[in-house]
Amino acid sequence: MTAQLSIRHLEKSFGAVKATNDASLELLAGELHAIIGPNGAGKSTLISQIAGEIRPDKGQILFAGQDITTLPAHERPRLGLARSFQVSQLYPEFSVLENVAVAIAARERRTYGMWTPLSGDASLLEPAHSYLQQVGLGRRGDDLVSELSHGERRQLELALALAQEASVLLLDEPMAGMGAEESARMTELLMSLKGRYAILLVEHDMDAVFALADRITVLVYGQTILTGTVDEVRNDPQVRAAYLGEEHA
Ligand SMILES: Nc1ncnc2c1ncn2[C@@H]1O[C@H](COP(=O)(O)OP(=O)(O)OP(=O)(O)O)[C@@H](O)[C@H]1O
Repeated sequence: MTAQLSIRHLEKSFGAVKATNDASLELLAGELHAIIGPNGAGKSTLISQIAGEIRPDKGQILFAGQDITTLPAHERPRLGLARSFQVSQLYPEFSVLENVAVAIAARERRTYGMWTPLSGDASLLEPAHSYLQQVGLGRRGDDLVSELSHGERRQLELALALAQEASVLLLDEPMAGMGAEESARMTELLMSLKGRYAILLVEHDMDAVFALADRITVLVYGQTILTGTVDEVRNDPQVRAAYLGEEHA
């Protein structure tokens, strides 16, 4: 099977710090693949290289067999590679529904000026509503983004990623800053997306990772030391020593 995404021996240094230092993994179609590792292991740097925001010093990134190592970040979503949006990219003064509509318009490269009301365009609003339903925000469409809780904003970010109609989703800590209830809701949500997308998930919440992942890659000091199933990773002595401790063993 051709991997949706192949990461081969990526290296990226910031001065003397080797943030990624021989990072390799394969993301297969439809799998949820988690990346775990201690703070500073290079997880975010790896995701940013895959998204095209950071250029690797060495190594290769292939998307469905095509070398995209040097492809600009803005051209990657069109191939089907979407990174979940950050909160700062939401428009707080727009409604929840309008935020998704804007993302769809951007994907379709439609131009909207201040004078073009999004609110009357059913060709944007109907699919936007459907994405909101998929992330459990179907009833919040008319609310302003500023009225959403932290967890709901993260759900909206996910809707924006879905609106890009990608086959591969890069999710960088979707549970960050969430309480137990919000994390459980996000876990359920990601579970409902499993199989429809290839998902690369960076997440510190080990309960969520163990519940969701088909496979896990462990990154330590920028290097991928192991890829395996949940059980293989949990029982690996090197991983236990490097990262997990005894609490999740
Ligand atoms: N722009 C940068 N300039 C300098 N050093 C950086 C930069 N980005 C990351 N680093 C360093 O690279 C290393 C890897 O950082 P990175 O944020 O990728 O790790 P991480 O695994 O995502 O960490 P965390 O789990 O804490 O989010 C760290 O030592 C970090 O300080």
